[in-house]
Amino acid sequence: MTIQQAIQHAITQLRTISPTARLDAELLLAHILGWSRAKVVAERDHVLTPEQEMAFNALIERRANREPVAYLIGHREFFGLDLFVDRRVLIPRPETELLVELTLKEAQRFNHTPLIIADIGTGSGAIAIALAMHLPHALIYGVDISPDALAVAAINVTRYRLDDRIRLLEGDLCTPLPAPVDILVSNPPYTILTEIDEGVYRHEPHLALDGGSDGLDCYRRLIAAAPTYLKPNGAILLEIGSTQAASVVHLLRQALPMAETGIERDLAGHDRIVWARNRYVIH
Ligand SMILES: C[S@@+](CC[C@H](N)C(=O)[O-])C[C@H]1O[C@@H](n2cnc3c(N)ncnc32)[C@H](O)[C@@H]1O
Repeated sequence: MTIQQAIQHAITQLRTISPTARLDAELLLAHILGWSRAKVVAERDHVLTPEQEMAFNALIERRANREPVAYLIGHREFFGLDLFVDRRVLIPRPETELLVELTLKEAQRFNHTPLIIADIGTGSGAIAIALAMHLPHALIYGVDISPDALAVAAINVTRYRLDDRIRLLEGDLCTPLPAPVDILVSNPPYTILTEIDEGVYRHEPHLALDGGSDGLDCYRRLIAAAPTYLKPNGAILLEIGSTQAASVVHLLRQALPMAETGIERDLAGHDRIVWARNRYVIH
């Protein structure tokens, strides 16, 4: 069987479960062959060995069962980084790149060293690592309640040689932080489990997704803790579900009444990030 035939066959099997059936098939075949996706696309007449065909079919079967491509190939691109992922962590989403971008902008306000940032619910370490790569003067705490997730984050932190600037801490939200920080950033669990996509529900960790009956459980506790864990001129940036902006801004205004607050939209035009910037100044 040629690459072209194998891809065509896979598309037929994946069409009903994936809007990106061709891309999925190309990525899975690239993984099997140890090639780039570009090479797979270019060498359509290359003939697969029976072993390669079998391995490819096995992956297509798992993908047809809605297993995410990133788990099947063991990595995912995020903010220009190549991150190791497996079932222990949420797969980093493109929307979360906006949270990184806005946090990098916010970081420009600070000119002391080290700039201290906490990524609450770090998962694969995606946000913490992206920030550390662009902020050489920052010390970043990556907190997660899941030891399994922290084991994945540790692999990625080491892969990018950031062990000296990212400290991974196990515990509930801000409680493991040793002192208040300049910037709190978080993409907490914010979905209502009964409302999510079947593939996500079946394969990604519920601890990373479950925001309680209205999706806001983590925001309530995290924002209530912000006055304690944020420095007087610090900022908090949070990823949200597209319908949650007003509720989360309300929580921020209650907890940080002097703070400036704002809502930012993603490329699809959905509310995606809310932020608050403390305006207290110590004299
Ligand atoms: C939506 S995922 C975000 C993962 C990663 N930051 C990203 O953006 O791809 C939420 C993460 O929060 C962690 N988490 C859930 N409840 C937590 C809690 N109470 N304290 C700390 N981390 C928590 C989960 O284990 C999961 O890794």
